[in-house]
Amino acid sequence: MAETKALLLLENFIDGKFLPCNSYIDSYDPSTGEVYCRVPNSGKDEVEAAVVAARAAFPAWSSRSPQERSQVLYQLADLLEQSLDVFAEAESKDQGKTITLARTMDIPRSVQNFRFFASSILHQTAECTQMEHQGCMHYTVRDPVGIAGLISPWNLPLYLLTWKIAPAIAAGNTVIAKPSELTSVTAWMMCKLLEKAGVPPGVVNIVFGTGPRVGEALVSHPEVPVISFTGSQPTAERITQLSAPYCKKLSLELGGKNPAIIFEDANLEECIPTTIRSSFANQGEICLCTSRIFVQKSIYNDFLKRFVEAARMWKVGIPSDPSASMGALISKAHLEKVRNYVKRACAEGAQVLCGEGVDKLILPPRNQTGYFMLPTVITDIKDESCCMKEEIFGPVTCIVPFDNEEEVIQRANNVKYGLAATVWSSNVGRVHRVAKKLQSGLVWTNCWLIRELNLPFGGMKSSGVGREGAKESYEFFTEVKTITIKH
Ligand SMILES: NC(=O)C1=CN([C@@H]2O[C@H](COP(=O)(O)OP(=O)(O)OC[C@H]3O[C@@H](n4cnc5c(N)ncnc54)[C@H](O)[C@@H]3O)[C@@H](O)[C@H]2O)C=CC1
Ligand SMILES: N/C(=C\C=C\C(=O)O)C(=O)O
Repeated sequence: MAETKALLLLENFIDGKFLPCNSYIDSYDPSTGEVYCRVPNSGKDEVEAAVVAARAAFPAWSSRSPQERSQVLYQLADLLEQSLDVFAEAESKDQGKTITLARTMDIPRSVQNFRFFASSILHQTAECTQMEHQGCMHYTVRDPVGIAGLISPWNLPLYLLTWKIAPAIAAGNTVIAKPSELTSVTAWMMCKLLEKAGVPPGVVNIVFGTGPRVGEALVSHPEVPVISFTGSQPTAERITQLSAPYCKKLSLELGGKNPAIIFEDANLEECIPTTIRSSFANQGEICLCTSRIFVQKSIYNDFLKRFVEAARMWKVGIPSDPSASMGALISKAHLEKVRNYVKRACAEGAQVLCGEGVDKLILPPRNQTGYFMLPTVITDIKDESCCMKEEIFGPVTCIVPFDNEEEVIQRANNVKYGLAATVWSSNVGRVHRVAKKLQSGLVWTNCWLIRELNLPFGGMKSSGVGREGAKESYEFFTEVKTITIKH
């Protein structure tokens, strides 16, 4: 007889209590394609209950001192860190990424998010100016906005959710969070730590479900004046429309079509492994991942050969395999979408040098129904191709040659997105010049994804509106008032 395993059943977390829901959505293990969990399919009623709880909790929480709130965040960070391995395994099973990546990146960064904002809230200062000739002084005060709506995606589930929860509650807001319906498990696990950390009921509410049901109810709720969203550009457009009648504060962190620009004087020993990582880390499912590599003509052939060799070494394996660099993509639909981009590139006459359709993917029998794909390198592709213009969000990168600095800047900027870029050169003057001219919220030179959480994070053009960081998130989650004293 076939063995049937009980499914993991998640519940909403509202007013400090776990509450069942009337209906549920199946959630899949991307490494097998099997349903293993059921996520509440919440809607307006659950959002309303969360608003009632968040409203009731706001006066007491916002009146606490920054020091008191900071202590709670530190406590939460410690509790999360104590359960790092359990969270890493859960994140990997839910998302498809390797356990190694979840253990070394996602969960440590989630811990760091709480610690970082626990500290930074203690160091925010107000402004003050004087007008002696008018006998006046002016100063600013900041207050939490109220109930914050936080909507996060599936690629870095706990990492990006905590990057929003931590600054929002540190500043004294109460929150209603909606994680992606595809990856809800670690958010639900975190709820179990809140009481012990000292987070009062109603301060953090998590309502699980889909974008059209929960997301839209949250965005169009008149008592939720501030929305922080990370995800796709079409969803950001919808959020902007729905929140427009209420003039809500919006922070939108969206996709990218990130270039890597590699000059002939680049140190390829460092550039190649880092650009492999920037192209394929987390299955290429990070908004900061490189997907267009511009290489100066004189080193193009050498670079291509070495890059393809390195891509073939980037092992795809089951998420628990410690030697695997890459696990499974998030869903069957997403895998199809990414594969289709490769097909479209081939139809346009581009060449696939390795990966999809070229190399064989070897997986254990149980994982052959999982959503795996090999790192894929495309070349001989035009700048106008959809693979060079649209966000693929998978393990696919395109490599093209360029002649000179001016040309490559123009081509790198020739997309609707402007999130992240990398520049590789040992000429410091060139690095500065190119970085300055790129239309990109973030430029990493001779490195990738070294994060300084204090400084602004976010994109320009269709990559977003607003920035996140110590000062930026504090300003976003507070309202400022200017007071003038005549003396
Ligand atoms: N950080 C990023 O840049 C991300 C980019 N993407 C891009 O978006 C593509 C599609 O992925 P999706 O999962 O569909 O992204 P999405 O933007 O639809 O999902 C992100 C979050 O928004 C919620 N959401 C969806 N529709 C909503 C609505 N109408 N109102 C309020 N909330 C809503 C989702 O439930 C999820 O929590 C990916 O292939 C990728 O290109 C996806 C995730 C993250
Ligand atoms: N927003 C995303 C990544 C952020 C990374 C970071 O803050 O370090 C994304 O992939 O959507």
